[in-house]
Amino acid sequence: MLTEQQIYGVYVPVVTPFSTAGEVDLDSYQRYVKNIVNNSIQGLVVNGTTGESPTVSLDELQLLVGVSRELLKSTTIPLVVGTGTNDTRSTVKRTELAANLGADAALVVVPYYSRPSQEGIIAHFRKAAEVGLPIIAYDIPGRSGVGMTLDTARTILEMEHVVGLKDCSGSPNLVTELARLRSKPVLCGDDLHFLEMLGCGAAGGMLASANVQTADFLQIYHYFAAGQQELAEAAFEQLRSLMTLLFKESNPAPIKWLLQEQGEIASDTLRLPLTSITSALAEELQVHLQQPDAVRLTS
Ligand SMILES: O=C(O)C1=N[C@H](C(=O)O)C[C@H](O)C1
Repeated sequence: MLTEQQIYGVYVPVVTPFSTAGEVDLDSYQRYVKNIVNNSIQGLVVNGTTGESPTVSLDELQLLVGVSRELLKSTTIPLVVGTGTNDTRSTVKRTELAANLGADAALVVVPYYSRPSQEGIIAHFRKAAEVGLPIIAYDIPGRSGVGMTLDTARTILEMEHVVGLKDCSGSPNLVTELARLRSKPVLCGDDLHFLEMLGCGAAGGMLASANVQTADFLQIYHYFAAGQQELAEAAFEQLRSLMTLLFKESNPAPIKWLLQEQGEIASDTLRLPLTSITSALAEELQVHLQQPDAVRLTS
């Protein structure tokens, strides 16, 4: 079970590889996740936004969690499972399933599409927390359509079993205030602001970009934690152009393209309504890849 003290460093939200026919490609998943966990990451996140959670069925989730648990068995890396949907009942059901399958924590997003009130958001998290599995609350207003106010975030973080927050609010305000109030730990989910958010009090990041150059993202965190700000900045700048390309079109399409290009997964297939990247972005990524040392993969 994930504790607050384990929320720091770099958590990697992995993709869900699909075959060209659109089925979960477990061979690719196992091969690629094995490479990711060969790095000393602080957490593995299955079925997050990057894992295309809105299109993953309950049966598929069960499969992915079972395989991931197996892949992590000889490590101490915590397994976090995305269980949040825009329906409280299905979120509770998925969180119970994750708990029964041995997940260490659930990642629960602010319900999207329905645009609930702050009261509704709080009630949603209360129900999810009642399952008893540690919960990382996930604020991403750009995707959910609504976000948490500071008061809401504080109320949710005070709940028993809620162990931390993933902040994709696009602003340093929440993390700065929560750090000042010595609230529970916050992971930055906004890759291009990772270093800035660490400076504002984030304990680490949950970063889709860390699917590639995992070791370099870990290095940035370690430099920062050791007070080596200049080295952290230099290392971060090295990754800026890659991160910019990875978020030029909807995550996880560019990351899937790159993982496929590097032979980590067999296909960059996404489930509709997501589609593969445009040929213009593919060209830009190709140019990027041609630079010496452009993309080192997972280790
Ligand atoms: O899957 C995730 O977790 C992440 N999702 C964010 C998004 O897609 O908007 C980005 C972040 O890097 C991690």
